[in-house]
Amino acid sequence: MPENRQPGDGQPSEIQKTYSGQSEKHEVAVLGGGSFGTAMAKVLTENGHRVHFWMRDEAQARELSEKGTNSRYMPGVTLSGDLCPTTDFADAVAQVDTVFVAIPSKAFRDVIRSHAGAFRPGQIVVSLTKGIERDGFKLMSEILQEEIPKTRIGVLSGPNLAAEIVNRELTATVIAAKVPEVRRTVQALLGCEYFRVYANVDVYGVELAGALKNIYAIVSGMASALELGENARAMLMTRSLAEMSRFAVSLGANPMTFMGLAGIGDLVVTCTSAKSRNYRVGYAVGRGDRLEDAVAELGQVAEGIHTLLLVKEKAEEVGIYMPLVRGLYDILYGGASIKAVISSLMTAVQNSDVEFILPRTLTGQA
Ligand SMILES: NC(=O)C1=CN([C@@H]2O[C@H](COP(=O)(O)OP(=O)(O)OC[C@H]3O[C@@H](n4cnc5c(N)ncnc54)[C@H](OP(=O)(O)O)[C@@H]3O)[C@@H](O)[C@H]2O)C=CC1
Ligand SMILES: O=C(CO)COP(=O)(O)O
Repeated sequence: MPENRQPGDGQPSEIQKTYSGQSEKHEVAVLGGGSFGTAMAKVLTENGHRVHFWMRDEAQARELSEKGTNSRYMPGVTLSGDLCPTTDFADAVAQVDTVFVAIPSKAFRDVIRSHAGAFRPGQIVVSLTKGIERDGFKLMSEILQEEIPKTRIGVLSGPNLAAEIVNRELTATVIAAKVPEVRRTVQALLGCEYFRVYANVDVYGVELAGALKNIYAIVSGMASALELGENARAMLMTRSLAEMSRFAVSLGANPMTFMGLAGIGDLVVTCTSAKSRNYRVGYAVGRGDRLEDAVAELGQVAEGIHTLLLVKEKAEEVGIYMPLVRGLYDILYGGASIKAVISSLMTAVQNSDVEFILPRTLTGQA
């Protein structure tokens, strides 16, 4: 059987049998009342499902119940359909077969651990979070595996700007899970005329790609602020892809994942769009703002700032060459000037282009 096929693939699930534009109604939960939780709750209610939408803020839950709006994170957007906003975690999770988690990585384990007893064995739990935990360099699916091991775990990642999804702009994403039923269920729950869900079995690669691209979105935002030009943008994005896949493959990811939506797809959208919060932080720093001010002005999570620290440490530990990560780290945390970092990157040893085909250095000593 080819590597990407799993036993049971090709068999329609119970949900999928009824899905052709409109699936049967299901009860699902979305955890986290920020931009992405709101976007996913909107897709799910529009697909006809009852959505138990958990957030910690009473006032926000009340506003969603009364007006269908989340003015703090998604101004101008109204949710309708069968939406049940709540601050009662156990109540939200008890009634559903599938749970989507959109909690920033810094709070992810605490939230899941403190409510671990609310989950049922066999429940499907899908992380939407694109970050890494500091202790042990853990991805969110690994945290789920540790905290609620009896659930069936998946990861959703791809070029998915929440601000576009809420306007029903055409979007595709990737569900990665080892268990075929998890992939099929998520495809059936979320898939609709404006949202396509592709499947992958490389959970680690899909998840790591989503976290890593945030770093390069910051770099790209900085390059835009400095008006480095279109050639520079192409160079940065291509070398970012080389760097992130080199790192991920050394940790066990499948290199082909980086050719897909969760890899190049997400890298392109976040490196080119001012709708990306990571890009916006990079842009602000590039025009001269302090990092702290850029983050404060954003008022939302920009995961790449923390991911950068962890990836720089990990790359040094495992001996992976990551000049863009190193350069951004020096700028954001080491006080280096952007000009000096660019100069050192441009005058470094000239390596081979696609290192999976040729060794990294072509100068004879590789
Ligand atoms: N926005 C996007 O376009 C996309 C985001 N993602 C990923 O989704 C994840 C969530 O991001 P996003 O929704 O955009 O972030 P936002 O900054 O928009 O919102 C963060 C949300 O998390 C909540 N939160 C933070 N800490 C806790 C906690 N300890 N307990 C409960 N809730 C908490 C916040 O609640 P409160 O307001 O009460 O602080 C808020 O509702 C990130 O990893 C991001 O990378 C993935 C794809 C697209
Ligand atoms: O992951 C995203 C789009 O796919 C959102 O990126 P930001 O977190 O930078 O807004």
